[in-house]
Amino acid sequence: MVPFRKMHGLGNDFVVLDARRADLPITPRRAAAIADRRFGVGCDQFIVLEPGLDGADVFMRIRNPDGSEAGACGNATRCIASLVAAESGRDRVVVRTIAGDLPVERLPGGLWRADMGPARLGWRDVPLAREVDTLHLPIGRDGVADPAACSMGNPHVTFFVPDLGAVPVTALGPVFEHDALLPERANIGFAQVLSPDHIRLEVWERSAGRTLACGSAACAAIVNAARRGLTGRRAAVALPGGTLQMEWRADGHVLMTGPVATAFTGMLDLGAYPA
Ligand SMILES: N[C@@H](CCC[C@H](N)C(=O)O)C(=O)O
Repeated sequence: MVPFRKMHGLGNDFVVLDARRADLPITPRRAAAIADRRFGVGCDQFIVLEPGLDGADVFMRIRNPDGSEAGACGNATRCIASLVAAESGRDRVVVRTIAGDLPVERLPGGLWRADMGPARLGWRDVPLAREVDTLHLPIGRDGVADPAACSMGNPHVTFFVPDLGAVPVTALGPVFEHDALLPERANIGFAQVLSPDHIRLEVWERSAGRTLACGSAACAAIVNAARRGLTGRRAAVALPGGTLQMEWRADGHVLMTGPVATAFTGMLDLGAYPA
């Protein structure tokens, strides 16, 4: 039996296990089984904390509900930073992921600001299957077309639409996620720009499907909207689960501010799940 914590950022939810002091027998298959909403605990991402070395306070390993590993998770970054900060009594911590080190700081009002690192804009960075202008991908269906792409340590494609309510997110999301131009698949954002500092966003996450919020997709939305000249470099991004404040800084780094929450804690019988 191991203790676990169920956390969420704006309803984007995580099972968090702590393997910092003792290794845990977590395989992709076991992570997927625990992430299952009917046969397991259920979550959008399965997070394992590992020791942070050489300047990082913690290493955060991110798995999707199919067991695949992801390079970034904005909402989990804030959640895990808040845990580590509470342990150490510090207001600033560094969360390491396979994609890089993410400094996070506590702000007043229960908010946390994560430096999600630089947006990467090259076609190989996303990655795309062939050389294409990442500002205009030749992907589209049913009038939803011409998205922009970037990497936030994980692949993102953002469609700009005039009326988000008219977009069949659940039907189009998986089609675009598996487009042949996206060899590692991608997280698919549908963004409606309400004003130069306000975006509405719905996300079909790679592997997890439609979620209530996706922090790295909000990063991609502000970056791609600003690149298109649709917004400035700061905007509120309103997701179904709540709002994130976003800034694409002049040095290319993306700052994301939002809340964290623990829903419950419990004990998990790892042996009840396939290895
Ligand atoms: N929910 C996350 C993103 C999770 C990873 C994603 N599904 C992927 O495969 O890249 C966020 O808040 O950023």
